[in-house]
Amino acid sequence: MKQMSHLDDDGVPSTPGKFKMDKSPYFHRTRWQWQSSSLLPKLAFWSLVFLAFIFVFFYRSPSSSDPSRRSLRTYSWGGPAWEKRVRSSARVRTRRGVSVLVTGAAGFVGTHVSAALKRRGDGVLGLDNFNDYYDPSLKRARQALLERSGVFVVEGDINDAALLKKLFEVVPFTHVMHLAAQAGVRYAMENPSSYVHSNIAGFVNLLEVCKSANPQPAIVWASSSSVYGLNTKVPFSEKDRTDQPASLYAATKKAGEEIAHTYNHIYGLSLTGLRFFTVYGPWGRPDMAYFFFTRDILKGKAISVFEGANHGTVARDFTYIDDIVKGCLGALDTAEKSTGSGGKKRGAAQLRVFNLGNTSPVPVSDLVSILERLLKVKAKRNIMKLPRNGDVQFTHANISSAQRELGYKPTTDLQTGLKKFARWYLGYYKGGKRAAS
Ligand SMILES: O=C(O)[C@H]1O[C@H](OP(=O)(O)OP(=O)(O)OC[C@H]2O[C@@H](n3ccc(=O)[nH]c3=O)[C@H](O)[C@@H]2O)[C@H](O)[C@@H](O)[C@@H]1O
Repeated sequence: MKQMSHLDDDGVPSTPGKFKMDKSPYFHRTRWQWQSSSLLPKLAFWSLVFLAFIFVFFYRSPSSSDPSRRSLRTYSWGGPAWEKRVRSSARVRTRRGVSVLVTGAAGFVGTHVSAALKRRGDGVLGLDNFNDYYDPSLKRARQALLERSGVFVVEGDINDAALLKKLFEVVPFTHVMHLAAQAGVRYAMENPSSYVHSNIAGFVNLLEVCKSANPQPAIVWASSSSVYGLNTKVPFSEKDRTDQPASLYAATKKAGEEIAHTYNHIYGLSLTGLRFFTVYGPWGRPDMAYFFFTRDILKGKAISVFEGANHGTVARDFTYIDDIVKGCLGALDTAEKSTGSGGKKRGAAQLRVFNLGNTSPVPVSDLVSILERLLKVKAKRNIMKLPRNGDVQFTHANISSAQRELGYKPTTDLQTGLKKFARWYLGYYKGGKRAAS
């Protein structure tokens, strides 16, 4: 298994793509009987006002308050040239290689995993809806990086059953690496339905298509350390209770684990859930603290550093992206085949869940001190009591199960990993040419 660290320093130009929008399905033409021709200008005027209203309402309103807006977007796919690209991207180039559909391929983890798979000769096809939860130009830049290494990222949504079916018709994927999700713990209070839409409805839609595929793929997917919720027993082991989620995000990931059980039980799908612990690194997510702390420290803007009751430490088991990639590849490589075919179970199938963490929690205040040293700028810290926003005070992974079964062994400490992140960040946003939003 090769290490994936080649994305670290790549300063890739942003290539904003074009969203292809079909005509709004909400607009139906109606036939009118004209009483008099003088009505025409009035009607034209009010039609324009109506259309402007529709446009402003559906396309300009912030997505944070209207998750359905995202599903209004339609994507163009299909046709011989498109199918050729799909086939070529998914073509296996080594004797023992696998063909993997990676959902969320333009996301942080998705990009790194896709590049690593491609590098070792596996067939990889990406899928991503390029939504605007965070700056889509960063997703486009990641896409450009993948395209250069031969990975085609299809633009589409995991809720689009017709698209997923088409993909399985064109390529008999052996594996699905399912990383598409609505991420972020705190945002769930702002936009709860986007979590249900992606993490529950989207996951079920994907599983429905996978269970009917022939052959059925083995599925590895991203759960989250947040499922441990209010659990206080540390380090967190897969055997610990996960029935007290502290955020809706955590609840949807936990629901995903239960849904995985169902599809494994009924249809014989091979399913492996990976509980990621606060993954960070180059090409990371701007909604995560280490990323926006970096941006704000460089701008001289104050940052809010949370602490627990009675000045209690808030800490995370921060895990570096290259370690996570190795865990993902280990999970794919050890995944057994699904046992069903054409929607029918033929025998018991593998069902697994693993912690992928770093096993050494670091206080958030230490994270800030490391960033100060790396950026050579003093942070303006606002120490705040941990808000009641879904955040838990502490995470710490027990990884013995992943170690034993996946050969997972993280090797990057926070200082080393943040150094790589800072180098990438400064290169990517150099001279303020790109706005770090
Ligand atoms: O491990 C996980 O399961 C989760 O890790 C992260 O969630 P989180 O650990 O909350 O990561 P951040 O949002 O980057 O927060 C890191 C730490 O900084 C703290 N924080 C965050 C924001 C802020 O303004 N100030 C602050 O002190 C948080 O309380 C937390 O302790 C990801 O955002 C989730 O998608 C992922 O599932």
